[in-house]
Amino acid sequence: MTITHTPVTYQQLAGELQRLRDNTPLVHVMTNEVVQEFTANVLLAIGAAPAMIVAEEEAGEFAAIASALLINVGTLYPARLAAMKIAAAAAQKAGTPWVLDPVAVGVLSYRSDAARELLAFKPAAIRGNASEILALAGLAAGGRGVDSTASSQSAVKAAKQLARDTGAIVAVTGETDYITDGERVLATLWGHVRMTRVVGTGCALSAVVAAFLADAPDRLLAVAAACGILGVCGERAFDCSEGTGSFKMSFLDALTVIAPAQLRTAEDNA
Ligand SMILES: Nc1ncnc2c1ncn2[C@@H]1O[C@H](COP(=O)(O)OP(=O)(O)OP(=O)(O)O)[C@@H](O)[C@H]1O
Ligand SMILES: Cc1ncsc1CCO
Ligand SMILES: [Mg+2]
Repeated sequence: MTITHTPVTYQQLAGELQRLRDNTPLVHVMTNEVVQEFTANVLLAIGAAPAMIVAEEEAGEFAAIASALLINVGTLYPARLAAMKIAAAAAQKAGTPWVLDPVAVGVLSYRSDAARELLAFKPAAIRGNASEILALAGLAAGGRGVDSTASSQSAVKAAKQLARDTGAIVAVTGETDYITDGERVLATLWGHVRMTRVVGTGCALSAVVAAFLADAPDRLLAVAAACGILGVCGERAFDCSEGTGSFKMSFLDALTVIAPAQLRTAEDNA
C-alpha cells in the first residue's frame, strides 16, 4: 500500500531544536525501571530538564507544574497505574501536554486495558512501535515482548485511525517513523537498526516527544522533530561506535553536540 506522506526536512529539525533549547522544558517522567537513567540522560543531552516523580502523593502536583509529562507502561503494576492516572488527570486539568508510550500493549491484557483507560485523560501524543499502535487502535494483537513484529509502514492506517479516535498525534516508529494527526502524515527516514539493540531508545524517544510538545505551536511538527532528531543522532552514533556499549555513549554525545546551525546546512536527499 502506498502512503501519502511528507518527509520532514533538516530545516524543520533545526527550528524545533532551537525552540527546545531556548525553552529547556521541565519533563515529568513516569517510565519503566529499565530505562530511567538512560531517559534522564537523553533528555539532559538534548536540552531538557528531567524529573522522575512517581509517588501517588506527588505525581498530580508535579504534572500540573511540569512543561510536559511522559507515561510509559513498560513495568506497570497497580500502585504505579494509580499514580499514573492521578498524573494524567492533573495534566489534563492543567493543560500540560502528556505522552503515552504503550509498551507491549497487545501482548498482555492488564497493560492493554490500562492503556485504554489512560486514553480517557486525552494524551497530546502516543508514541509506540508498530505492534503497539496496531493493538491500541484495536486492529491486531501482536508483538514479541516489548519488540514489534510488524513494520511501521503496516501500522500507518492504524496510527491515523488512533489519532482520529483520540485526538492525539500518533507516532509509529521503526525503519521509517510516521507521525500523524489523523489527516496529514509526516515521515522521518533517519535512524539506524542498531538503535533497536540498545534498550530504551524508543522509551527515551517518547520522553523527547514530551519535551518537544512543551509550548509547541505545531504539535505534529514537534513530535516529528523528536523522531527525526533521534534518528539523525542514531545514524551519527553508529558511525562513531563499535558495538552497543559505545553506541549508547556515542548516541548521548550526538544528542549533546547536535546543533541547529549545523542542521540548517545539511542537505535533504529524501
Ligand atoms: N529498522 C530500523 N532502522 C532504523 N531505525 C530504526 C529501526 N527500528 C527502529 N528504529 C529507530 O529506533 C528508535 C526506537 O524505535 P522502536 O520502534 O524500536 O521503539 P520501541 O520498540 O518502542 O523501543 P523500546 O521499547 O526498546 O524503547 C526510533 O528512533 C526508530 O526510528
Ligand atoms: C526491556 C523492557 N521490559 C519492560 S520495559 C522494557 C524497556 C524497553 O521497552
Ligand atoms: Mg517501546
